[in-house]
Amino acid sequence: MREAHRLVLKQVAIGDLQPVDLGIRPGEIVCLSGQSGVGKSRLLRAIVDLEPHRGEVTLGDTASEKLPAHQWRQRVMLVPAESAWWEETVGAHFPEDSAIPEALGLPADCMHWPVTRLSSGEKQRLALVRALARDPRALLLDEPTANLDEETTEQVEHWLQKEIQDRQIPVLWIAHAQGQIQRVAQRHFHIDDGGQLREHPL
Ligand SMILES: Nc1ncnc2c1ncn2[C@@H]1O[C@H](COP(=O)(O)OP(=O)(O)OP(=O)(O)O)[C@@H](O)[C@H]1O
Repeated sequence: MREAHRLVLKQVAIGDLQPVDLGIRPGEIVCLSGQSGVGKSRLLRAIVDLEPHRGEVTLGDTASEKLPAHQWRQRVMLVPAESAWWEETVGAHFPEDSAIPEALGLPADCMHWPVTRLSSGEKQRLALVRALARDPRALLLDEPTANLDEETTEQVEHWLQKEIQDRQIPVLWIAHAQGQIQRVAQRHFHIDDGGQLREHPL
């Protein structure tokens, strides 16, 4: 198996957030919560160098500034709350002739569907499946089940947990629902109104 690495944030600061120190182990899911607008999404964007920030992010021995941005984002992959689609059809997001990923939960002919046909929940699943198909070494998930019903949410959680375990990738997962945090997280951090990250017991 490929060597797995810790994702480490050292004094990462952006906007009104107090500098964040956090290490996430291979295969570990750390959930992040906090009021709307407190800076959760910006922190994820800073980790993948989409926004200027202070501090340092490393994956194993590799610091983000040592790699060209596109290579860093290939290794440390952000799945934003709303994804951009650079291909017209569902199938065009995957290598040619690849099987329909089961986790999509869509019928056999979905590979020919235009992405615009998908519901918001289906698009969200496609974004997750597409990200995993690109073999990330760490994952940043911004409310990955926000558009899904309860039953589908739990299916997607199970699938993600298994993939994360099998691949031994560190994951930072923005979640609001306490139930989801209890189900998926090994640790939970909350950003308080003062922009301070604090660990909450599970
Ligand atoms: N490039 C930017 N420059 C300055 N402020 C920004 C920038 N991008 C976002 N903001 C502001 O930073 C704050 C935090 O935004 P962010 O999207 O990180 O919130 P969030 O905690 O993820 O909220 P939500 O739970 O609603 O998604 C918001 O007030 C937002 O308007």
